[in-house]
Amino acid sequence: MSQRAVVPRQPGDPMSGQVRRAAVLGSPVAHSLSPVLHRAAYAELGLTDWSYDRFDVDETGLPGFIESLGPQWAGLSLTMPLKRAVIPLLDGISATARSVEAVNTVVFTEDGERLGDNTDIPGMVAALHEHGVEQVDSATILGGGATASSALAALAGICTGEVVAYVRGARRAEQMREWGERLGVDVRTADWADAARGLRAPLVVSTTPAGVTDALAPQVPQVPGTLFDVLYDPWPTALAARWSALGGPVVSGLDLLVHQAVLQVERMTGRVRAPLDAMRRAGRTTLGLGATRPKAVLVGPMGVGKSTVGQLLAERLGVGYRDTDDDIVREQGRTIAEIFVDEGEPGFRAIEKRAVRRAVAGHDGVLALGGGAILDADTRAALAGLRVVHLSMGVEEAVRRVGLNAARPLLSVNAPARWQELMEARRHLYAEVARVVVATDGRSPEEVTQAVLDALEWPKDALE
Ligand SMILES: Nc1ncnc2c1ncn2[C@@H]1O[C@H](COP(=O)(O)OP(=O)(O)O)[C@@H](O)[C@H]1O
Ligand SMILES: O=C(O)C1=C[C@@H](OP(=O)(O)O)[C@@H](O)[C@H](O)C1
Ligand SMILES: [Mg+2]
Repeated sequence: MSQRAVVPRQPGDPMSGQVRRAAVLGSPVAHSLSPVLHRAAYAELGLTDWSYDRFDVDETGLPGFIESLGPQWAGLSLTMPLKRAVIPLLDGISATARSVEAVNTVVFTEDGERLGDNTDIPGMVAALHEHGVEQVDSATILGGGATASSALAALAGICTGEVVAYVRGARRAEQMREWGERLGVDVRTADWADAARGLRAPLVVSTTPAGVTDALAPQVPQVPGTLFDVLYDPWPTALAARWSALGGPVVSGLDLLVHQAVLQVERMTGRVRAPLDAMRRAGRTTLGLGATRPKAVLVGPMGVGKSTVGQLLAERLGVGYRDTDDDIVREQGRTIAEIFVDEGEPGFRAIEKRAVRRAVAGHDGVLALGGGAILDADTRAALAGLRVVHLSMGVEEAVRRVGLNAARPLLSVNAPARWQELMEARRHLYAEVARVVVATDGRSPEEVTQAVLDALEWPKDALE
């Protein structure tokens, strides 16, 4: 069998216009969320003649099942126990799938060839990127099964230093070291009994079955790095709940599931971009979870009261409060002023952009941004569709509130003139992202909070 790149089908190919089929195969498969995610994508993309089903098929039934598929079939998603069993039945396999000997995606080409690919690995990488994790200097993997080997493959492109895998038993440890060697990742194995120690890494990937990490929850460090917990039902796990409570970013198994499904839809349908948000919404609804998007986002100039009003608003709504400036200070272990001195404004903006992306993807309460966050075009794009409130004020009010303030380095010299200048440069950007403007001049923080509540329309389900 040849090693092949999986080239997505072209939308204008001779098959289009006919009913196209795809399905997830596995055993058991009843729990699979793939039908929900793929169907949500078809609906959003207007692929009305596409259908996506699930079939309970095990290793013995797989060859016969695949042989029986007609030319209307575009692709298959594979789950346990088929990811390896399918390999001998394929005409070609991608390098990624080959590297972990696991195929989760089969694409049928126009001439009937079956090509195997793996979207679990790039899906993990994409889910981590979405939460601002692009590179770490060390990482922990909890567990040593098949998901752990995928995690290792994903870490090959993200982790510049050592990966420590906490596993039970010598056999698993040996396997993980072998995978490490094969994937070119520096892996050390350690006994599961010491797993709490691994929680201090900047990135912790938990790949164990439900319940296994519960006992570790009380041992999450005070300043946690990022947790990637591959579980999603029930969600959150005890470990993920504790992690979030301490302010650490958490990437969930649903994030992974959605990202790997996005890549599958793109490969199977030939569409350039699958609708991530619609797919995630469908998945969350099926799992009985609300949307993890901020209920409201506050933008506006320095000193207008984003942080003050944000906290009050969160209290009124009974939801959590998050401030990207606080996230940055905690993550960096430096004040905003120190970051400006050390790295200049561009350095701060790069850090800020990641912080906003993480908070928008992972926080479902009220979010306050720093005044300059909207300078970044990607950040503005990430705010699309959210309830963004622009708090405004005039320069006299601004001078009263911030004056000369060491915590705001951009106002350290001639604050009123600087404030005015920044406002001129940014006014149109606040207007671009905001759904409503609330003037704060001469209003107390409580009055501003009430005005925000009045200005926003809250659908019935907004606070569920
Ligand atoms: N409506 C208001 N009226 C008077 N002072 C306010 C009001 N809102 C905030 N402040 C004060 O102004 C300063 C800046 O508020 P802050 O919430 O930090 O603004 P931002 O986060 O927008 O920079 C703080 O000292 C705060 O107590
Ligand atoms: O407007 C800006 O460029 C900045 C605003 C600050 O946040 P606040 O708006 O909360 O003061 C902080 O992020 C940094 O000092 C830069
Ligand atoms: Mg603030």
